[in-house]
Order: sequence, then structure tokens, then C-alpha cells
Amino acid sequence: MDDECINHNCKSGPNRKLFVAPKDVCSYYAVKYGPNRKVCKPCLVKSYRYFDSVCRRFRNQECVLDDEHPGKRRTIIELSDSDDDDDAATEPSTEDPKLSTAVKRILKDTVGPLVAKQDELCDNYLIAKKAKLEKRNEIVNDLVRQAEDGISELYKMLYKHDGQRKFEFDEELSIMDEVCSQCELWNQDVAFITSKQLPGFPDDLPTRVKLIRPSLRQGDKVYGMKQSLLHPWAEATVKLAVSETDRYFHIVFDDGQETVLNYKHLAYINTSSKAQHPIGSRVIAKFQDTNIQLTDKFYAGIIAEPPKYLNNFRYLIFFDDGYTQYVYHKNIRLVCGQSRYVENDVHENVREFIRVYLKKFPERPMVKFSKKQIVRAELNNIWGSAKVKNIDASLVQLKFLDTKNGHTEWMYRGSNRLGPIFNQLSSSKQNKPARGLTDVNKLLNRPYIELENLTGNDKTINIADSDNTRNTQENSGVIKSIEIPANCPKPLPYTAHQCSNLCRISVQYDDSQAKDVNVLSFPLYIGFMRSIITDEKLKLKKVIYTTPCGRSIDNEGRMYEYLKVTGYDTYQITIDVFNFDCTVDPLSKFIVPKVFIRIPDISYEMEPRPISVVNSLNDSVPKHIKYIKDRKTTPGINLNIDSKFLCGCNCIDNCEDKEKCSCWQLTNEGPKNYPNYFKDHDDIGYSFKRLHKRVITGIYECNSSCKCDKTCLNRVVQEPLKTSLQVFLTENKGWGVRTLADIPKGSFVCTYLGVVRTNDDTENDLKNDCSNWGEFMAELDFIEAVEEAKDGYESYVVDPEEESEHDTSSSDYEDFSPSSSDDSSDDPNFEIRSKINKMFVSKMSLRNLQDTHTKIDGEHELSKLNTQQSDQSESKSLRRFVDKECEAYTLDSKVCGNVGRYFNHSCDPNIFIQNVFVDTHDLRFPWVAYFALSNISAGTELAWDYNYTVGCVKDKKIQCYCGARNCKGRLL
Ligand SMILES: C[S@@+](CC[C@H](N)C(=O)[O-])C[C@H]1O[C@@H](n2cnc3c(N)ncnc32)[C@H](O)[C@@H]1O
Repeated sequence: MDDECINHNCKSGPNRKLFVAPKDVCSYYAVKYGPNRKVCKPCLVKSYRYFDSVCRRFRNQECVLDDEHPGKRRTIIELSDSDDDDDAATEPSTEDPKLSTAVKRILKDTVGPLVAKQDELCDNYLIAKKAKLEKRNEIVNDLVRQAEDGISELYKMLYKHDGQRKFEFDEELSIMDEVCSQCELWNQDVAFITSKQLPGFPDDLPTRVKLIRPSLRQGDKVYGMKQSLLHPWAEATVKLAVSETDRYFHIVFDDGQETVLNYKHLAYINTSSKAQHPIGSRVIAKFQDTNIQLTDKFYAGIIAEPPKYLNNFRYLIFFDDGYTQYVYHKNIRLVCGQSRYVENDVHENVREFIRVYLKKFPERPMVKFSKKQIVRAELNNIWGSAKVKNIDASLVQLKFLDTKNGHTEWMYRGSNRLGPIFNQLSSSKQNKPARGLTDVNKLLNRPYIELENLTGNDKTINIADSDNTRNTQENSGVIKSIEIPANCPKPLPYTAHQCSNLCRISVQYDDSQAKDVNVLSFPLYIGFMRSIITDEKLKLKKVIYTTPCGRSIDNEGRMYEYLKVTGYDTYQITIDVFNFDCTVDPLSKFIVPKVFIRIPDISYEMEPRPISVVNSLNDSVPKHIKYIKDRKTTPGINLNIDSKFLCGCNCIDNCEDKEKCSCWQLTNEGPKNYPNYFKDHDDIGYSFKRLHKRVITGIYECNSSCKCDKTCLNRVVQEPLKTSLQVFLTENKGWGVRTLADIPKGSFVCTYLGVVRTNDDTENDLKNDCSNWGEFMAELDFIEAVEEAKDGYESYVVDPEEESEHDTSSSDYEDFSPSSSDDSSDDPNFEIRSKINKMFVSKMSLRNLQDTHTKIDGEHELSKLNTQQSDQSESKSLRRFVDKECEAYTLDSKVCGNVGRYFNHSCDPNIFIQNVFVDTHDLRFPWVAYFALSNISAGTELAWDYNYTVGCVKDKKIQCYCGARNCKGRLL
């Protein structure tokens, strides 16, 4: 081969002279470099001409990528700098380091801008190329679809005449043994023939009649779950029923161990039932190990397929431990009770799979195999090749070829451990049509997917269109990917230019029209494009936005600059409607198709976007409350929101420079006194309108007395609601709130609103009626929490020095004079703080929460919005800003409130609360705002950590049903 030209398409003929091919020429012809590689003169010249043209384009700031490169299908030209050069890294450098630094600097100054430019040009080139390919792909898919339709038409015509074949799928006939008046028929199409005449029908298999679960009585023998759902169940005897509802039983295992079990964890000892077990029945069944020996032990599972001729009259069982097997009736025992949705009873590892299976049943996608075929399959989290050894109805026996001992296993043909199923599911999630593929595989005799309908015949499907949806919990719905209308503007192809307001497409963004869509999708409606690309070098996926003028932007900083120079920010297209995390999908929308109750908007249009209420469990509705948009006060509460008493900034740069904005500085100031909590001062507070870490000392937003714009970077919780929320009835926590769209980490969700009341006032009420109080009370204990962070929870001690210092500056805000205090002349925020000190003078008692709980007669608990671990910091006390006698307050949302009152508790929360000062700097009256702790997918319930101390309220216990892995079991 080495006496041939490296260009496979070389036309020079056999007698041409060959030269040694340099590395770059090999790369041009996509050939691996070697010292004996040869190239002929015309091909050598051709490659150098190409390199010349690349250099010229590079100098002229034109894109170096084009279609001329012969290896374009396999290689990408990389513009790498010397730092990236692997060879350079391995060879010892003989260069003078000073010279090399100088050269690097010169290169950076001269070539650097050209490289940056190329970066952008190449990005645009590739994005445009990708769009073109996608378009072509669509055309091909359309053609395939048309061809498929044509072929099926032809088939219909062909068979119409000879009557050999019908294309309508007939319903499967149910085969009944006898006519039974009290039978509940499973199917309307019933053929009364004697199935027992069919070959192989087992004598002990009962008929399909209504299943009855007899009540358990004292002395009954049962099987009980001894350890967990994944362990075998053991024989036991019922001692007595411990609840009137006959759901909990005291049992004694045969080895003498006693326990109380729910009837969902008990199974009847014998198979005397006259009925077959229907699909979805909760059972325990004998499990056969791979050596085909009965273990004689019963494991928990569900019935996935009824016994029928085609499966040799066995039941298909999905076991909780993930195995699937066929089991005869005699080796199955019915569990004594089960939930309405049996997936709630199974082990969490198989819950989602079973939920989807039962929901779609009788339709189920399965891979069609023939013996000896090779298929990709997963074993212990590794995908490898497996060979089909046997097929048994809905099961396939696979031998994993990459394992040492040739691991062999029976697997359900619809398992997502099988490559074809897994691929289909992933492509349907990404909304990519997988159409055509199944048919091609069929033609090539590869494994392909068929949709089996247990009430009819099999038919080939593509499950890609069976939804572009993801399924979530049972009491919920599906996630759809919304489509951006085709007439929305698209980015222009990039040409070199300086961005200005001319780049802005004149789109009038109207919030009222967009109230049903995720804010993150706004940019896509007005000419931005969001793509996810893989950075080949970093092996990372990243998000790139293409702006309407064709520029590619891959981070928040550059996008912020772009919005500023183009003026988009003044049209409410602010930085927080962009997100650069590829796990967040701006187009996801959660939909609940079937509900008993749907209220379109619990806020009665008081919020800018509707907050619907749905109930998929029963027909109850939430108790009526007065929906409010601002917190309310009761008489006697001295909440002063007059802007005259606020300090504002004078910024004209959107409060970008945190050092210069006096509001940012207020936020920054607090943490300086708590070095143990805040190590990195630059990281405090909002970053591009998102909050990644709670600031316990509070955030001070720009306010009505500031000179900055309403869209400035320091205004977040005061902006209108931007999240799409829904109130829904949970299984056992009452009403809760879910998000209908993906929420990126750090985003503001909403505030918590209610009536501001004094704790004394609350206590008085409780004396008259203590039922359910505390459920909707949040304590405004900002000062207490900050102090707690410093002092330790129980240690309320006011430093006498601080007290006396404070005495001189308290009392009446009308006395306010910036120069009247003596200890702060070099404190830049002194003026602001003094103003706060003096403004709020009502009586505030800084008592600790523990006292509050015991005092309120043990019947309720106040939410601790700010509880933190104690810390022995030597920092200055916030107490000096308020009168030590002043009152403590709660936000009561029992009769008046907003959506924030419905958030439930979770031991593994996905939102957190933050105190924010907006309309007052009075430390007693912060706004309470919820922020996302992580990226949250559409359809997920939003829950925060109430942080109650379990057992702190006498005689009051609340079980926690948050369902988190780390759930502490009790809320209170
Ligand atoms: C602020 S309310 C939340 C909304 C409430 N679920 C409703 O139906 O209106 C707090 C109450 O919800 C219930 N709750 C919240 N989280 C819970 C959890 N993880 N487990 C059980 N109950 C919970 C408790 O009754 C608690 O007192």
C-alpha cells in the first residue's frame, strides 16, 4: 500500500512519481500519518492549494470550513493554539522561555482576534449546516411516510379482491368455560367454548370470574413480607386484626417472630380462589433461578399477562426485583390487599416501568426476535452484544457475549434493557421521529419492535409518535414538547457586523399573550434559536443561542451584553429568560389530561399567568381563600412602606457594578459579619437574576426610590410571576403545587403572602380555636434567624454595651440625622443602617422560637422560615438595629394568601426560601420568596424544608409523606 498515492481517488495513473507525504497532507486526505506514506505531485499540489485557500480565508476573516475538504465526512479542521498541541506537550522544549512568552504575546495580539472570529464563523457555519441537514431529513421522512402510505394502499387493493387477508385487526375472543350469571365479563366479545379442550390447559387454572379477596381472620395462615419487597415472603399466622378497617394485622411468623403488617404485605396461603388473577393483580410467586430449579420461595410482583394458549397458560409476572418470568397458577398467591393503582405498592425501582406498562395495556411494544440474532442489551449498567438463544412468548433468552462466563438471562421483550426499546424511548423523548427504522430492520431480519395488542393482532409500530411525551407520576399527566409556530422569525445567516439596536427584530412582546408559555421559550418566539451542541474537545454538551442577527452566544455574560447593546432588555427580554443548561428544556410543558376537577385560575386573574387547580383523585376543591397580591396587615401593625423611608441607589448602568450600587452593597454588607457562613464574598446574592445560594442576612433589592430602570439586575422578587404553577391534590399531603414547565436552578418561583399579625394576636386566636392552626403560619423571624446563626439557638443575650449603644440611636425616626451616631464614621453603609435603625421603633421582643412553641399550648407549630444551625461567630448583632422590646410577627395565610401557602414540606426539597427587602428596610418585615434549589423538571411538585423540630409540639404528630429517600418520617 505504501507505493500508492494516499489519495484514494488519485487519477495520476501507475507510473507517477511519489513523494513522502507530510503529516498535514495525510490529514487532508484523512489518512493516518506514517513515515512511508506517499503522495503523487498533483495530489500534493492539490492539498497545498487547499491549505493556501484556508489561510487566505483565515486572514480575510472568512469561514475556513467548506465542502471542499476530501475528508470532510470524517474530520473537522481544528483551529488549536499551541497549548492544545499534544505533541508539543510531550516533546521537551528547547525554546528560550522569555522568547516563547514574547512570541505567545505577539501571537495573541495578532492572531488572537482572528481565531476568535473564526470560532464564531465556524459555529455559524456548522449550525447552518445542521439546520440544512435537518430540513433534508424532514423531506426524506416525508417521502418515507408517503411511500409507506402508498404501499399500504396497494396492499389493501391487492387483498381486497381475493379475500385472503383482512387488514382490520380483530378483537381477540375471550374464551369462557361456562356461562355464569354472576360472572363479570372481561370482554364483550365472548366465545362460549370449552377452553379446557385446548391442548395444554392446566387442570388447576380457574376461569375468568370476578376475583374476591376474603377478609383475614384470627388463626388464618398467610405469607408475610419479612424483610423487604425484594426478599422472599415467609409463612405466618394471623394473631389479630389491629385496626377496625381490617387493614393491619398482628402476625406471628413460623419462626416465632411477631410483627404488625398492612394487608398489602400479606398474601393468602393457598390457591383455592375460583378466579384467575387479572392483569395488575398484586401477587407473590415462586421464582425460578437460572439453573431452572424452583427456589420454592415466594417473591412479590404483579400479573403482567394473563394465561393463554400462546403462553402455554402461564401468567407473566413482573417481579419487584426487576426479573420477569412465566409462572403457573399453582405457584402464585394473591396478596390480601392492594392500592387502587398497584404501582404504588411495588418497589420504587420498577414503579415507573409498571405504571407505564399498565397505563398502556393492552398495547405494549415488544422486540420481535429470531433465534441467533444479535442485539444490544444492558447488563449491570453496561451495554453489550447479546445473542438470542430462545424465545418463549413474551420473553427472550439472551446470552451476553461480552461476559466471561457467557451470562444467560430470560428477559421481557419489552424491557428497556433491550437496545431497540431503549433507542425508541429515547428518540421519542427527544421528539425525533424514528419512523422507517423498524421496517428497515424487519427487511434486514434484525430485531425490530412490534406493538402487541393483547386484545388483537400484532402490528408493527413506531412508538416515536406514540408520544413525544414523557410520563410522570400517576396522579399527574404527561410532558409534551410545545412547538414554536412556523411563522416565528428565524435567525439570519451570520455576516460580520457590530451589534446594535438594528439587530433587534421589531417584535412587540406582549406578556398577556405569553401567559401560558414558559418564559424560557420567549426568545424562541422572537427570532432566537437555542441549540444543544457537543463540544468535541471537552466532551461536553452545551447550549448555544443564535441571535436574530445570526450571532452565536454560549454564556450568560455575553448574552447580557448582547441584550444591552441591542436594547432587547428594555423590551422585557431580560437575561433570566435565557438558560444555558442543556438539561433544562424551555419547550417542556406538563399536561394533566384526565381530571375530576379543573379550576382555570385560583388567583382569579390577579397573577399575570393563571394558576390552575386540578384534582385527579376525587371531586374535592381547595377551601376558598381570598387571593392576595401583597401582604396585608391587621390593625396595630406598624408596617411603613412609604418610599421616603427607603434608601435607593443612583445607578444608571442597570446596577451592573455591584460596588457602586448602594442596594447591592446593603446585601453584601450583612454576610461580612458572618465569615463562617459566607466564605466567598463575590458570590453573594443574585447573579444574572438567579440566586444560587441563600443569603441568610437578607437581600436588598432596588426599590421605588432608586434611580435605576425597572429591569435592573437587582430586581427579581418584585417582578410579576414568571413561573407556570398548578395546585393539585396529592395522595396524602393535601394540596400541593407543581411546576408545569422546567425551572432552572436559582430561579425565583414566587413569594409567600398572608396577613401580618403579631404573635400575641395569634396566640389569643388559638385560645378560641386551635384546630389546624400553624398549617398556614410562617414566622417572620428574620432577625432571630440571623442572630441564631451567630449565637446558638437558645442563647438570647443582649450585650449590655450594645444595648446602651443602641439606646442612644433608637426611638423616633423623625429625629433621624445621618451624623448623629458616633461609631460609624468610616462605615460606608452607616447612613443607610442608621436610617433603618431609627425608622422602626415598635416593640420587638427577640424571644426564641422554642419558647413560642411551648407557649402556644402545644397545639400548633409556627413555620421557621429561617432556621439555621448555630455558629459561634463574633460578629456584630442585628439586635442593635431594633428595640429589644419589639414584637415578633407571623404571616398568616389561612384565609388570605397566595399560591405560596400550598407548598408542602419535603425532607429533600427542591426550593428554598429567602428573605428579601423590597418595599421596606424594616428588618421585621422582609418579603419571603421561594427560589429553585436545583433544575426542576416540568410536572415536579415544589416543596421546601419546613425544618420543624420533630416532637417540639406536645401532643401533635404529623407523619411526613414527602417520599424522599432521606425522609425523616415525621413532619412534627
Ligand atoms: C402550608 S400547608 C401546605 C398545603 C396543604 N397541603 C394544603 O392542603 O393546603 C402545610 C400542611 O400541609 C401538610 N403537609 C405538608 N407537607 C407534608 C408532608 N411532607 N407530609 C404530610 N403532610 C404534609 C401538613 O398538614 C401541613 O400542616
